[in-house]
Amino acid sequence: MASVGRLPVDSGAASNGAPHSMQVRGVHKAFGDFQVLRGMNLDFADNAITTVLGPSGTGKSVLIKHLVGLLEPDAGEVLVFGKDIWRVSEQERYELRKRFGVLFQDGALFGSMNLFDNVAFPLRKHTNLSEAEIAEIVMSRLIEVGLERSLTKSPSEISGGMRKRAGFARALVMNPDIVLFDEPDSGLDPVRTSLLCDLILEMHARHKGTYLVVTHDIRSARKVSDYVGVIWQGKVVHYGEAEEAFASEDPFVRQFLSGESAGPLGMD
Ligand SMILES: Nc1ncnc2c1ncn2[C@@H]1O[C@H](COP(=O)(O)OP(=O)(O)OP(=O)(O)O)[C@@H](O)[C@H]1O
Repeated sequence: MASVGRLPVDSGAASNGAPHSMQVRGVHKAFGDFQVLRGMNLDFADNAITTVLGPSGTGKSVLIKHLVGLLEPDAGEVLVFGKDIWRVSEQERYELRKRFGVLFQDGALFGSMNLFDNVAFPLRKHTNLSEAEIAEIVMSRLIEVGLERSLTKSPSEISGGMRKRAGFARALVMNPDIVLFDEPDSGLDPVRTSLLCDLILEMHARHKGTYLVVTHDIRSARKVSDYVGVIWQGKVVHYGEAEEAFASEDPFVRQFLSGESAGPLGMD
């Protein structure tokens, strides 16, 4: 069993006394007999980029679904700004969800809408802004991700990298406090992955907020992370500053972060 790095759970409040933006406390989740999350604990660093790495099938996407309230834990708590999202009213959970932006693997764009309408969708659904105000916001987000000349294109007419950037523009359109990225680099070549990482850094520097990037890609993690969490068999086995994680002497963390085949991590 891999050893535990710096323990990821603290008093529950940031240094200024405000509740942390996201915390998972003792979260268990099973599908049938298969236990995916097995007592997961993690206090995400506020206003920083945390990367969560872990082998395939270890529960990274399941973690994201818990954070946005798409899955309910069998046990444990998911706290968003100090509120347990399953112990608040439906209305309050809905309000908390609006503080998230999520970039799903393929951008999760609506195939029947052009890029402008895709990015405008959350504003039309959740706000009373006028079409002129919406257009101003949407255009500024599309410019930021370099897609202002493709606004009338449909998702099927653009590349995978452009779809991710459009998904990113949509994730940011409501000015979220928290942005979650589910394997933003999947399906991208190394150059486009690197460009997307630059964009993540640039957007974080501009808009601030708590970012969580779930990935397998160690190079992306090295590039964007302030903090790194490593999960294995449904638990956080290491959490700490990126520099410290990449210098870790722990055999599991070292094997995973260096991508070596020799070490405690096997095929099962
Ligand atoms: N709704 C579901 N019903 C049944 N099993 C599920 C469900 N969602 C996830 N699982 C299972 O939970 C395990 C963890 O899945 P998850 O997608 O979180 O892995 P992951 O760490 O994101 O993997 P990868 O890096 O390969 O995407 C997998 O074995 C998956 O098959």
